[in-house]
Amino acid sequence: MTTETPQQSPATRTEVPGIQPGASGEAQLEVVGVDKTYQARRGEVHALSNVNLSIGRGEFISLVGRSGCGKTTLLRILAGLLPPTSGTVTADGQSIWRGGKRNDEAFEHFGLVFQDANLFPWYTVADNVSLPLKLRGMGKRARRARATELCELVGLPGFENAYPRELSGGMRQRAAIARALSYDPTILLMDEPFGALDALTRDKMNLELQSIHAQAGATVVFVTHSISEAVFLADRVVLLTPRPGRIRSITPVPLARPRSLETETSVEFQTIVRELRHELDEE
Ligand SMILES: Nc1ncnc2c1ncn2[C@@H]1O[C@H](COP(=O)(O)OP(=O)(O)OP(=O)(O)O)[C@@H](O)[C@H]1O
Repeated sequence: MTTETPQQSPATRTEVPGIQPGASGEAQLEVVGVDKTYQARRGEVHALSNVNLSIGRGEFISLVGRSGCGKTTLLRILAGLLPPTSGTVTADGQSIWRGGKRNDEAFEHFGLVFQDANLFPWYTVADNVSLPLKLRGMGKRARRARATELCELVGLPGFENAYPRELSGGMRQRAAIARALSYDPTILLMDEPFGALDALTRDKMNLELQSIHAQAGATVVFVTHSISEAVFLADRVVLLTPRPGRIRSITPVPLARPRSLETETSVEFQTIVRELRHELDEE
């Protein structure tokens, strides 16, 4: 299998495993020939095979695929939480793994959000949101001002002094997103951030994430089990196929922005969702 990335229009859907179109504009994240094998007690698990992906600055990428196809593994490699067995990942031209060791410098501009909001229960929302700023040495007043601004941005105005136990699941995820945005990341990695929310809250969070993405301008890689959520949010949907995890296809989503819930009733939206579901069913 080749690791070359041919020149193709980003509007072209590709179905050749391991070959993806260059992202529109300048590439910010480059994944080249990434392989991951876990050494498990039951033997080796080949989780990812020859993954190649070029993600443009400010682009929104959704990663979808069946359970166990390697979505989280890929995201954790991008996040610097897991070294690849082979291959390279670069962010803004800097290699994020060097000889199996994480290059901390490359991660200064990364924000992470997981399914569990992971807020500290003994801290207020403002303190949780501004914790990364405290760790970076920012003074209390500036932190407080930034936390207030971020609570506004993610739809939590007035909740700065609340504790996590006083928030709903959706509100806790908003606080987690605010925390991830606190130091202006240029790359936001999200692993099923809305997976535990009910359908209505999830719709609302998708609309909000879309507007946060538009305002913050960060590049986003978003893992989800939901094809419609993936299509609603993304500029391109990357479909992974399991055993071992490989890119099966990359689908551009040329729907106008901002998207609303009505977008989901459009023929274009439904056609993309149907085709992706069909591909999943074929596996
Ligand atoms: N720490 C680990 N040790 C051994 N095998 C692992 C480990 N983590 C993941 N795997 C295996 O690697 C493969 C990919 O797992 P991964 O969690 O990346 O998939 P996923 O697509 O995110 O799944 P899901 O949608 O269920 O979250 C699976 O076969 C899984 O069992």
